[in-house]
Parts: sequence; structure tokens; C-alpha cells
Amino acid sequence: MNKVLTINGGRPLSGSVKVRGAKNLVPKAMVASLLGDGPSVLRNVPEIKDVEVVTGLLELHGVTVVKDPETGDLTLDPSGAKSANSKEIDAFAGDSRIPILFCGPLMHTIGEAFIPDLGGCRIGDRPIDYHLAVLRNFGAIVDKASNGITISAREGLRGAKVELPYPSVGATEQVLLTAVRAKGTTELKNAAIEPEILDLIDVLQKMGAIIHVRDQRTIVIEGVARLRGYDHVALPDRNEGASWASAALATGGDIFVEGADQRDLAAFLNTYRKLGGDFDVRIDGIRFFHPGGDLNPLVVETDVHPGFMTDWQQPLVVALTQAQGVSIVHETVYENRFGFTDALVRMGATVQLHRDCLGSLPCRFDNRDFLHSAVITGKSELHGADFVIPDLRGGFSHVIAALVAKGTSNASGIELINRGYEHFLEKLQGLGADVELREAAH
Ligand SMILES: CC(=O)N[C@H]1[C@@H](OP(=O)(O)OP(=O)(O)OC[C@H]2O[C@@H](n3ccc(=O)[nH]c3=O)[C@H](O)[C@@H]2O)O[C@H](CO)[C@@H](O)[C@@H]1O
Ligand SMILES: C=C(OP(=O)(O)O)C(=O)O
Repeated sequence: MNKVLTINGGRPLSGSVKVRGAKNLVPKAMVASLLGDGPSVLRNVPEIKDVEVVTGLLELHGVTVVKDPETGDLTLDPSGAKSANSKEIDAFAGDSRIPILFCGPLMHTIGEAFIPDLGGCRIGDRPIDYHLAVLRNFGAIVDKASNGITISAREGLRGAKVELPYPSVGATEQVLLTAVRAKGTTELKNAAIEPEILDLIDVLQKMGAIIHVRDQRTIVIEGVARLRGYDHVALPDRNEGASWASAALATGGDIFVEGADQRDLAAFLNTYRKLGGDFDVRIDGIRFFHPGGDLNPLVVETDVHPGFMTDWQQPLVVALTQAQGVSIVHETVYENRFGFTDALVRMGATVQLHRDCLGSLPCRFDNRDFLHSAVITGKSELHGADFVIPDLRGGFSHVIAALVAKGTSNASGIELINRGYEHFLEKLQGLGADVELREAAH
């Protein structure tokens, strides 16, 4: 049944929310459990759609996944791992980006894998060419199928020297999850070093893997024949934390984000302070608040870690519509991440998109036809509008803009937000938002 979220804006968000394990780590740690020869325990697991998708895929491959009813901790036992029927796997096509990371673990455990077409946010073309190239380097045979890919390594996988054209998070994880049990040593250059990757490395090390993180984005993995299960507490979701921080600023509110970690948010916190937001780092989280007065316009460029994370960009843009003056955002990670601004413009924001690189970072989208720079002029008085949730962060941003706006907005497709924000509506209501979920009128 289609649902519509009715949002009555004009009230600051204030109160407290708790963030649990990161969407960009938890499903990957779940996939890693396939590599062990005993059960793994994953703690701090959020109730989000990506966890459901990976649970379903693991179960199809014979992994038992048991959730502790009290804590939500997962015990994952791969001892019955087996091939799965491609028709059943296909039911998960388009749901998330995680299935591609099953390649290495499934080849190590059962010699082959069928990977359905990926989903995830539509914020660019999101090809998987780096993934396929590195898998071939390890000796895998990859075949395109009409609805995904099949991949096999009947002779086993060998360590390789790999250099990524760009520090892709997913391709780095692909290398890690494949190299840990490949024969020999793997050297990965131009690796991504996001905190979620370092946490995945912690998981793999607990399983018995030997991984050296060197300087200059180089990771060396000495393959081992066997790995055991792990017991791990997932790192908190810094992207959810940054989203609530932007929501506090945009609505003129005050939100304590329990679980937010200063170190993983360092680049965000600098930007937040320059914009005029304030924060207070406590032992158990960070309080983000609007200290009063005008917000300052900013120039922001998204980048790989340790730069300003692309997933923080969309919620921040809503706060920038409330800053006094002209801000510029140069998106250098995805070529098409500003589609969500159309709805902001309909709500009264002034946002102009440009094909040019409005920034100083070297960008892969220079002289190509992508609207990847935004000029935002504020402060805008926003008014309610009806919109369809386009993607995870864009959807969060629309809801926050609707909460800033005067009047009523109606959002459809709100379930997309559950892919990465745990208990989203309950959290909004707990922060004082006037929102109501109802059946769509036909
Ligand atoms: C589930 C998950 O962890 N998602 C995160 C992950 O996505 P994901 O792992 O998909 O993102 P990548 O870092 O791989 O993508 C970065 C860039 O590399 C390009 N690319 C990537 C792979 C490839 O084979 N070919 C290629 O061209 C992409 O199109 C994109 O332009 O990292 C992104 C960048 O921090 C985050 O925004 C996502 O939230
Ligand atoms: C782009 C994102 O996620 P995914 O890679 O899962 O689509 C995101 O979390 O903002």
C-alpha cells in the first residue's frame, strides 16, 4: 500500500536521537561472515532495509542468521554455505549495492557466485568496472548474464597487484574480501580509507586476516588459508549523525546525536562550524545546535576520506538555503547528485546548477556534461510542496526542507529512507516534528 508522509513545517527539531551501526559497514561485515569457518557475532546492528536485504541473500546461500530479540545483535553461521538458485537471488535485484561484495567470499566458499543487478541511490551511473577488473586480476572468470553477472574461480584465487583508477569504497572492499583468503600477497594502491573500510579491516583481522594499511593509500594483504568467526561492535553511522546535525541547523534546532564520533566526523565538524553551527562533543555523542544569528555562506567540495563526504552534501545543502549569501557546492564523487534540488527550488530555494567545476579539487567530471556544481543563494523562505522521495539522502533533505518550510508538504516513496535511516519517523516525532504517515488517496 502506498503511503504519504504529511509534514507541517515551521518548528525547530530538538531533542535526542541515537545512531547505531553504520549502513556502510554493517552489511559488509555480514558478508564477511561467509569467509569464516565458525559463527560470527555482529553488534550494534540497525534495523534498516540494507540489513534485511543482506540477511535474505545470506540465508539463500545457507548462512543462518539469528537476531537477538533484546539487542538486535546478529549471529551469522556460515557452516551450511551453499550455492543458491539464481531466480531466487534475482528477487534481490535493484535493492542495494551490497550484492557485488559477495563475489570473493562466495568464490572462496563455494567456488562460484551469481550477482544480481545492483540498486542503491541513483546519483550517477555507478558502474562496476573496477570491481570486475580486480576480480579478474585475482583469477576469477566473470560472465555477464541478462540480469546480473556470474563469476567463478574453480582453480582458486591468487593474490594480485592492483591499482584503482579512483579510491572507490566498494572496489577497495572487494579487494579486501577477496584477498584475505587468496593464495599469496595482494598489494592495493589508491585504496579508499573511509572509517567504514578501516572497521571492516578490524573485522577481518579479528577473523585471522593479515592486513597492513600503509601510507599513500596502499593496503597490503597477506592471504591466509582459513579464517574464523568474529565478534564485533559496528562503528556508528557518521552519515546519519551528519544528517541530523544539518537538520538541527536548518530548522534552527538543537539535537543531541548519541553515538556520533568526533574523529569520523572531523571534516564535517569544521564545515559545520564555518557555516555558523555549533556543537558540543560529549563522551557519548555530540550535541549539534543553531546558536542564533545568521548562518554564513560557504564553499564546499565533496571528496574521498578524509575530505568532506559526499553523503553529507545533500542534507547540508538544505542548511545552506538558510545561510545569508551565496554558497557553492562542488560534488566530485558522483556526477549526478543534485537532482534533489529541483524539489528544494519548488519549495522556494534559489539553487543554480552548473556543468563547470566550481572548485579547486581535480574532478573527473571536468568538461563533461554533468551538472555537478551548485550555487545556492540564501536566505530563502521555504514553503510546503508535494514531492516524491528520490533517494536516501535526497529524501532526508526533502523532509528536512519541508520541516523548515511554512505550510504543509506531502512526501511519497518515504520507505526509501528506511534503507539507511533507522526508525526515521519515530526519531522525527521524538524531535518534535509534526509529521503523519497515512495511506495515499487514489
Ligand atoms: C554501501 C556503501 O558503502 N555506499 C557508499 C559507497 O558507495 P560505493 O562503494 O558504491 O562508492 P564508490 O566509492 O565505489 O564510488 C565512487 C566513485 O567511483 C565510481 N566507480 C566506482 C566503482 C567502479 O567500479 N567504477 C566506478 O567508476 C563511482 O561511479 C563513483 O563516481 O561509497 C560512497 C562514496 O563514499 C558513498 O557515497 C556510499 O554511501
Ligand atoms: C549513496 C548512498 O548509499 P548507497 O551506496 O547504498 O546507494 C548513501 O548512503 O548516501
